[in-house]
Amino acid sequence: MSYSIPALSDAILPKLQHKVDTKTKPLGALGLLENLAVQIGYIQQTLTPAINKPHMLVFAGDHGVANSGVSAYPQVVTQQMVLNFLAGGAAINVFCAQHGIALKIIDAGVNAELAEHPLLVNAKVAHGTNNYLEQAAMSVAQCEQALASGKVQVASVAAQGCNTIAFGEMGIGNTSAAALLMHVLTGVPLDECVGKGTGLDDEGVKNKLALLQKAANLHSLSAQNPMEALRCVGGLEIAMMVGAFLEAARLQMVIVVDGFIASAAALVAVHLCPLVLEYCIFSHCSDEHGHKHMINALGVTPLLQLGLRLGEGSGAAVAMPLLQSAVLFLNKMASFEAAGVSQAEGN
Ligand SMILES: Cc1cc2ncn([C@H]3O[C@H](COP(=O)(O)O)[C@@H](O)[C@H]3O)c2cc1C
Ligand SMILES: O=C(O)c1cccnc1
Repeated sequence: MSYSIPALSDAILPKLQHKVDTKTKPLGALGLLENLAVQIGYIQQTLTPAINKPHMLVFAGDHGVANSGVSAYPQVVTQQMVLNFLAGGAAINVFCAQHGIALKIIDAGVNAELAEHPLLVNAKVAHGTNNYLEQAAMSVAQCEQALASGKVQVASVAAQGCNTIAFGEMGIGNTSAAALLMHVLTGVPLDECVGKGTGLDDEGVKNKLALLQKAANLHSLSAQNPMEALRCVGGLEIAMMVGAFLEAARLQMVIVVDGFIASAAALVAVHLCPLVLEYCIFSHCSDEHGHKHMINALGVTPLLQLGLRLGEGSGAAVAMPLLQSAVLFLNKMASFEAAGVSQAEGN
């Protein structure tokens, strides 16, 4: 399948690196901010990149498996937290407000009827997924609908002039879906993919692993068929995020990837179209056990390591000012030549 994602031209890379290297600082002294500036310039194919109207889309969906013993919290917390997002009381509200990030909450499949609200987009595909311990989480039609809807959400904010986007999620049980997708797509053993999520104890993690092993055995999953893996053990909010990643890359947007669950959605998108990875900036390494292995499998370097294990897009939101710093130093810092500062001997 073709996703019409533009292959970026490498021709600009040496020019961007030269611009970074001739700023008034020791070579490489701005560390990962330098890589970030180059990546943003590369995505936008310009020596003067900009972060315009950054948006955070939080996708919410319920999981049929949620009350089977895979999470420390009950399924109803998904809808309760969505109401908290709409009331402005969650971590993601606070960080988006702090950093001037426009926030939208997308109901991909919450198990409740939600009243209209200015922050809420009703894109409900179903009242949650089926329990993948018994059957596929989604029908083919549901999975396709979720993907298509994720694309629409991104296209609508891009049309408003947004060129930088982050995705968050809410869905009790979704570290389980993410762990299964990671296991299937990367081949990392399941016990390295499974973690405590919202806070299971050691016994709880063991039980979660045993349940997820059953799910992995029940379905015919392979890295060669990422869409089928997504349909069988994914979630509606994860499928919508996959569509969102594909569309954001197609529209040549800068994509900020949050923690374990958002990375699992990115992983599916990358398996569908490897070019997606070029557009992704990984905000942080989550404390969820599997995330460091997922980051390794993707071969990427996250910006932060703060011990976060929340989701919602919170890590991506706190990383957004780093993107601003990267483009600002590239655009505004003086070069050695302009400032009349002597370069290192031999340069
Ligand atoms: C109050 C609360 C707020 C949250 N915000 C995000 N998550 C996070 O926890 C869930 C995944 O963990 P698990 O797979 O263990 O259920 C997701 O909803 C995720 O976004 C939350 C979880 C809770 C309890
Ligand atoms: O890293 C995440 O996205 C995460 C970790 C634990 C629970 N919820 C989300």
